[in-house]
Amino acid sequence: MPKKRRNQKRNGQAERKPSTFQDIVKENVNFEKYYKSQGFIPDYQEFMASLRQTLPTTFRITGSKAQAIDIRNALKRDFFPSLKGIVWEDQVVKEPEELKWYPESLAWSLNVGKAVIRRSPPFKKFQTFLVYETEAGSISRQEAVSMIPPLLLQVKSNHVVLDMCAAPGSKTAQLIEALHANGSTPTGVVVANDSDYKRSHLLIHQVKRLCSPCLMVTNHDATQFPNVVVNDEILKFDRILADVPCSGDGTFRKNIALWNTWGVGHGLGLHSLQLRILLRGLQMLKVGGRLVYSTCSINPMENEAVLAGAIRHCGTAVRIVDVGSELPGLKTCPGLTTWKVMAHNGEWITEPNERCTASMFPPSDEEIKEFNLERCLRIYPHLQDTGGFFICVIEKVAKLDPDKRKAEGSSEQVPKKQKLIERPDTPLEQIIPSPSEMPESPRKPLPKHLDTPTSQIVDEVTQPPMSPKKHHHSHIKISSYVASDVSELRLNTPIDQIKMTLATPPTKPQKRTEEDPYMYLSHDHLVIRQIKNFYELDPSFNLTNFLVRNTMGEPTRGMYYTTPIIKSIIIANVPNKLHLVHAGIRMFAKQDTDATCNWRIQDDALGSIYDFIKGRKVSCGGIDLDVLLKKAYPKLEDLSEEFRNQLEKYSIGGCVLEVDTSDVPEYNITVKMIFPLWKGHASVNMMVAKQDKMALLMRMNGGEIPEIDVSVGQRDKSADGVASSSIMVTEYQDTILS
Ligand SMILES: C[S@@+](CC[C@H](N)C(=O)[O-])C[C@H]1O[C@@H](n2cnc3c(N)ncnc32)[C@H](O)[C@@H]1O
Repeated sequence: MPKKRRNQKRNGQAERKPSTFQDIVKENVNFEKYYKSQGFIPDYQEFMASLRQTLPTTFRITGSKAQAIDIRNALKRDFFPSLKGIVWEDQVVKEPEELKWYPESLAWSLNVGKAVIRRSPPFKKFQTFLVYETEAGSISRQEAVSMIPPLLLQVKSNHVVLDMCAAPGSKTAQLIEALHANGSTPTGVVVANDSDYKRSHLLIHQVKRLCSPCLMVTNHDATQFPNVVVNDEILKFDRILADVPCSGDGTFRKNIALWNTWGVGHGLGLHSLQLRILLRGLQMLKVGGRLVYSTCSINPMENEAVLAGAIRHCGTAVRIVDVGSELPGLKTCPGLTTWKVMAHNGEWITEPNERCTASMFPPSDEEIKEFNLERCLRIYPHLQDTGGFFICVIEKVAKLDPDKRKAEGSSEQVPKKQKLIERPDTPLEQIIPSPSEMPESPRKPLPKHLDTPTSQIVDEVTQPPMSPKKHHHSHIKISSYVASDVSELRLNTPIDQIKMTLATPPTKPQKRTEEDPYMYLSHDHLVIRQIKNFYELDPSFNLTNFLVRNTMGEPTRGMYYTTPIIKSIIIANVPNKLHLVHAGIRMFAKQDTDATCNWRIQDDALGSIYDFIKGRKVSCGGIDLDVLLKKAYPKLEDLSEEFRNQLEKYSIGGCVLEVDTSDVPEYNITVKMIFPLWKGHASVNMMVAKQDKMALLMRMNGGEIPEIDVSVGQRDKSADGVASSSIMVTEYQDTILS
């Protein structure tokens, strides 16, 4: 077969190779033909004009609620007033706007050019603050519309949640935050899955900053997600997010290459995969549970047609929930009850053919009344200056029953063999042909941009490539990713970087790296007894949930901790059924010192064990905190007498530091903070990552970059081996200056 010529016509227009994204002409004849003739987009000209505008940058304040509110207040108090009324090149610059529908004013939109950010001092200061808080994991850049599905899932702390297509994890992060929202360690779990092994590791790095012991990451094709067994029963999920791979045609504003590549075949080709993922999700959903289906596409093939297909299979066991009033202030359009089907050749068709299945066509009049497709939410870019998006919330009201629809006389159309039954191991191939059997299925992996919302393409570009080394997932330090996060938040990711990703050839099926085993330790293990006695752990703390990740099953360098539900899942399903790539948090790390107990608590895990620690607790105020943050290894005499007296009671080793900064009201920190501290013979060291220290210092100083004392740094031998997380003063300054 002759090779396609480069400039061959495709999608109704000459395909050209632009040298930069600026060269891309924001036109696509076939896209216009498709959507204009469909006629369902209100104010069509405004819609098209909006698609050609750059997308504003949006971000969320993350983490525990009390701290998030402190950060929000710092933004409102120390930054936003100075961003009001700034004039740049004779134009008043837009100040940050709150996303009205996002709870507690914790999400914001910023629509400012990079020239303003670089050259206007108040914006530059604001941006530096965002960069440091992002490094510390307290702020997350995320597309506004992508924040909606997790909110509508209404996750509670006891929920068992599955995120079926989770990478790179922005929505998983929200699900974890919701699980932790009430402050105590949740009894529930978030299982975040992605079929792409490399992307599942990307997710781990993104979400690790949240330090949750309630996260598991798995690597499966969601259409064949295995039945997870717990206590001899198949686990059903209270909440499921199916944020499925899609054509991404709601992302034209960010993914500019789509103007050149959009074709009607993309949506048609994904329909079957999306339907199969949704059906598997509904099989695994608990009765009474909620599933949110979402795409960043506005194409009915990938949205209402998928929903209608699923309801046809499940009958009255599932229903679309009316969530119109759940996020007040969010502007949406109702889901479609009818649409036109365009075949691959660009012709409108009214009957299925060998390449377009019956499920792609709109429902019958009778089905329209039953399905309530109008309850789906459509978001178009011009409604509130966002990307395009589609969301549907489904509730499972009864077990899936193959005869239910027939019994209720609601449909004669669904062939019996196509009905989805409750037995969760029913292979979906029996119900829907697998993508490889479907005409126009993605026979080869889709180009990256087709399953990757643009925000994530940028993430991917800016993240250093993952090397699939052993131990990689569990030991990699988030700090090695700092540079990428910084560039992400500089709001001006170079266009050539984005282009690089889009030009990346489709990924080949990836090999999984063999995972280290998950070996739980006996509660009676010598090291556990030592830790228990040293930190005086409360007897109510469950000592059976510690694990190590080596074949010897012995604690050598680190000990991990999972919640009990994760332990039950791992014991019954890993490695035979479930391909687990991450679970739990690293709670203790071994030090090479002469302390009685050489195991120090990790900052990331302190929140999960703090309530149970009864010994080795010390406390200080804002003045001592300032010293601990600015100096590496401050000597005991550098600290207040009161604080020093507490420290002198203890032998060398790990301690827990409680901080209340109310002695320095200008720090404006209302939340009480806890940190791991290492007490040496003559000095102390706060065991916190340097980016976290820097973010905290900036927050305490009203966003100003504080002076750091470069004269100290004399290392105390008894604190040897703990140097990695101390402040490297010169590094700070390099970061600040760069
Ligand atoms: C739209 S993205 C998900 C974005 C993610 N929910 C977030 O908010 O960061 C779709 C994801 O689905 C994954 N994917 C594609 N096919 C899949 C399948 N059959 N099973 C599971 N995941 C799949 C892709 O690797 C991609 O990461």
